[in-house]
Amino acid sequence: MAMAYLAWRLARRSCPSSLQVTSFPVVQLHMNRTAMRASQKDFENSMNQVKLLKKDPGNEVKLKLYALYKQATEGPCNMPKPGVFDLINKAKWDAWNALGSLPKEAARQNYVDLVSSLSPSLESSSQVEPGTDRKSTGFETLVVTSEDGITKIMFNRPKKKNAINTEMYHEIMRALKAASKDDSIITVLTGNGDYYSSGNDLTNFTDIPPGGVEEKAKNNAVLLREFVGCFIDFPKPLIAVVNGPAVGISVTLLGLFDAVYASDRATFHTPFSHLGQSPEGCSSYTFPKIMSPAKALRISKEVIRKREREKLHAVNAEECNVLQGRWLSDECTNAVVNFLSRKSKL
Ligand SMILES: CCCCCCCCCC/C=C\CC(=O)SCCNC(=O)CCNC(=O)[C@H](O)C(C)(C)COP(=O)(O)OP(=O)(O)OC[C@H]1O[C@@H](n2cnc3c(N)ncnc32)[C@H](O)[C@@H]1OP(=O)(O)O
Repeated sequence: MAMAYLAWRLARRSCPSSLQVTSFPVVQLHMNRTAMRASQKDFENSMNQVKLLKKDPGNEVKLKLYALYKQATEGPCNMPKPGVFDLINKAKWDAWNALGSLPKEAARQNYVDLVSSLSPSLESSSQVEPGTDRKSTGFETLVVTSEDGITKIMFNRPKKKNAINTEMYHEIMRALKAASKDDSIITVLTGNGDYYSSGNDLTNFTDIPPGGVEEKAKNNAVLLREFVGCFIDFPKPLIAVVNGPAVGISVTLLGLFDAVYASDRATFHTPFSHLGQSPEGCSSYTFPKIMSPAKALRISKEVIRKREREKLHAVNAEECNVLQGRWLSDECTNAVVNFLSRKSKL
């Protein structure tokens, strides 16, 4: 796996630095070029929608809106921190400062998403207008929107660097199944905040059922296999917009995507040996093999994937079996305990 990663890094290095497609179908993309962001007009519309809200959204949301507005218009907070007794300005400063180095474009998009989540009446009326945004509700860990033939699935646990917890695994599967049947042409995965995703949420390994760690490892392997299976079988072109660092399973899965756009903040890290684990996401097969251009048309994809599907499912099953054993190993247990007790990071 380290070899595949190295090969990919080398392939990247030999390409020109701006917009590029490499053998690991990564397109290097500067954030101001991405089609994924809200336009200035969307942002202004959202500001107007806020004024039309019939219900007070509450202080927490208002602070979030304030912070995103400031970040979108002025960038990261560099104001002096208000005194402890200046409660209101301090709360505003804290909210803005908490956004850290979130890029203006992402703040603008988050502002638009937040306002649209507050405006169900405006949202439902927009469903009939072509070209306007449709947002799926019922997700705790994702923001799912559909606009102009593109369904966007955005990981939405920015405070946890979009680590994928159990709920998010299930929601991603649900969102992919819905996207495979909706009227969109392509599906895009991206992350909210400064990370694309920090990979598997390591607390997934801590909640041990009555059957003990063996049962936990077995259950996880079943879930992982089903989860990766959804990517293998996804019928439409699947695009990743890697907005920031990507770790672990969020990287390994990229081999099953049809194209990967990487912002200039994106990094890719697969810490298998550090965590005492082994490859997943079919990466033991896709990474060494993928060094050919991506073909993203749906019909081509069907022809190409048909030949590969059986093989990919077999690889997925084998990876899950091996991982099930790795999760019971001392190396893996120690690595997780070290992270959770803050002795170690990546
Ligand atoms: C039924 C259950 C289903 C389970 C299915 C199992 C399937 C397994 C799939 C395959 C297994 C593994 C593949 C992988 O993905 S391995 C990769 C795992 N990820 C990591 O090792 C990254 C760990 N995180 C870090 O090293 C650092 O957090 C960071 C990403 C480098 C960021 O560092 P930072 O200093 O900028 O930020 P930090 O303060 O550490 O993080 C902010 C908060 O986010 C929490 N957090 C970040 N990443 C994770 C994570 N992967 N798991 C859990 N929590 C994470 C971090 O703890 C902070 O939280 P808090 O503010 O302290 O509460």
